[in-house]
Amino acid sequence: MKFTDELRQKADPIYEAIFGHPFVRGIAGGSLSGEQLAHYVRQDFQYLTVFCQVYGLAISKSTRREDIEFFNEQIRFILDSENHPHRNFAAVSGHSMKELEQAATLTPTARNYTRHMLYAAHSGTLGELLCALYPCPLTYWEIGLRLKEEVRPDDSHPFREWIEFYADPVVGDICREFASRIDRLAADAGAAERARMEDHYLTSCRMEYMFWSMAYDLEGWPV
Ligand SMILES: Cc1ncc(CN)c(N)n1
Repeated sequence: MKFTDELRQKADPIYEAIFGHPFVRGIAGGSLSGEQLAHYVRQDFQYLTVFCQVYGLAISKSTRREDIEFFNEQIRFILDSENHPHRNFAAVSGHSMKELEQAATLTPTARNYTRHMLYAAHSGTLGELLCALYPCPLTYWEIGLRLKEEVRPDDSHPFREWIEFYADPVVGDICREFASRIDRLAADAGAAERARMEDHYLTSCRMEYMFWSMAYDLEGWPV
């Protein structure tokens, strides 16, 4: 079995919890409050900024031109395309993107998740770094596919754009590009490095679940 298939299998209970998370159910049912949507976009805008920074670190660890090109394209994808789902949530929330893009204090969970990715990137190999990033596209691709199948959103669905964005085959292609790189790097890695790759991957899956909770519960700092 491929390394990435093993990872997906081990993380299956976390994926199932994500699919049943009240925020994800709220996307399906169109039942999220403006506050929850705005809180998500404020935090996610900053999360994706850090994601671009980590791609920069991935480039600095890459020796193959194809890898440098892929990471470079992914930075452009975040900057040029991934603002569409944010705009969808912002419009439904009644806030402008200008407002939601203002620097805001990272919540405990957003801080924890972004620091986890930065730690994996600074301390680890390219394989470790990619395993910390991979749940980001993969969980959203699977959420997109499931919601598209379940909801079959039409023009009247408030989150049609969000669901169709993440169910698009382009996102599936990105996931396959990640998987082929991770499998190649895992094949060359020793047991200790593979264990760190798995740990980073599972931690990011758990952080994905917690990011949805952060938005749903309007998480902030207690003091
Ligand atoms: C927290 C999080 N995870 C994943 C995605 C999808 N790239 C996102 N926008 N934000």
